[in-house]
Amino acid sequence: MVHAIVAPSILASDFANLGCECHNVINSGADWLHIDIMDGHFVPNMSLGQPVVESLRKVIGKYNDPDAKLPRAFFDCHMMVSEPEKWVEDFARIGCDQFTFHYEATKDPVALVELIKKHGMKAACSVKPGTPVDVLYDLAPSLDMALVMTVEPGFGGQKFMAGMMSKVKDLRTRFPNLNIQVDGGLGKQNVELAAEAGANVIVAGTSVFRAEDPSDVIGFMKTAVNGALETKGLYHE
Ligand SMILES: O=C(CO)[C@H](O)[C@H](O)COP(=O)(O)O
Ligand SMILES: [Fe+2]
Repeated sequence: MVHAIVAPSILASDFANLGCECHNVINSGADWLHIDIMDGHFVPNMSLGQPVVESLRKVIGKYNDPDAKLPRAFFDCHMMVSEPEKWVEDFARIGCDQFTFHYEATKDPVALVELIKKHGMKAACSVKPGTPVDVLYDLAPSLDMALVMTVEPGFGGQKFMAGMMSKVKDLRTRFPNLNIQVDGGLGKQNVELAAEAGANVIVAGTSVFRAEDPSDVIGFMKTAVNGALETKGLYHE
């Protein structure tokens, strides 16, 4: 059983004011922070690395720490990197809660999931638009989340690929209790499509960080997702 989770992608934030920007979206209802890590090799762009995530963790409490005096959030790290195995230990140490690797970036996804879990993080696997979703069937029972990319990874602000919704539908039918994330080009105008297909974790960069009222966008997305889950009999807080 699953519920709506909105994960603003900090790629669309003002990096000069990153801590304040993150506090603002958390106070506006964001559950997770989606942190895009790009190495300039797996994708043709670079974003940020461990020092930034580590600094952010110092001003954002752990999602499961009831004593945290700071705004709290789950750190959802989307690793758009070659050789993701190399970064598991570092990201666990600096306070990443979930490590999402790309299926296309590793030779041994089963061993990688084990390694991520051994380091105390949740494990997720992502597929690029050109990768068929059936590569995830065997892995899914050991995953905490599957990510269906709705843009080519590498840049924020791209157009949502509605054609990816068949992958989401397929996964939701096979794995009713799995967190299924969609990432790229999502906003109020298309979140219902993703929700109807069965996505419950919505990444939203531009549409949240550049909104006049982020709480309105986040609230709209949660209502759309929870409504669709209720219709399917899958909603659970
Ligand atoms: O992984 C990503 C790009 O590779 C980003 O998470 C994604 O693009 C989100 O940004 P936006 O909502 O602006 O499209
Ligand atoms: Fe992402």
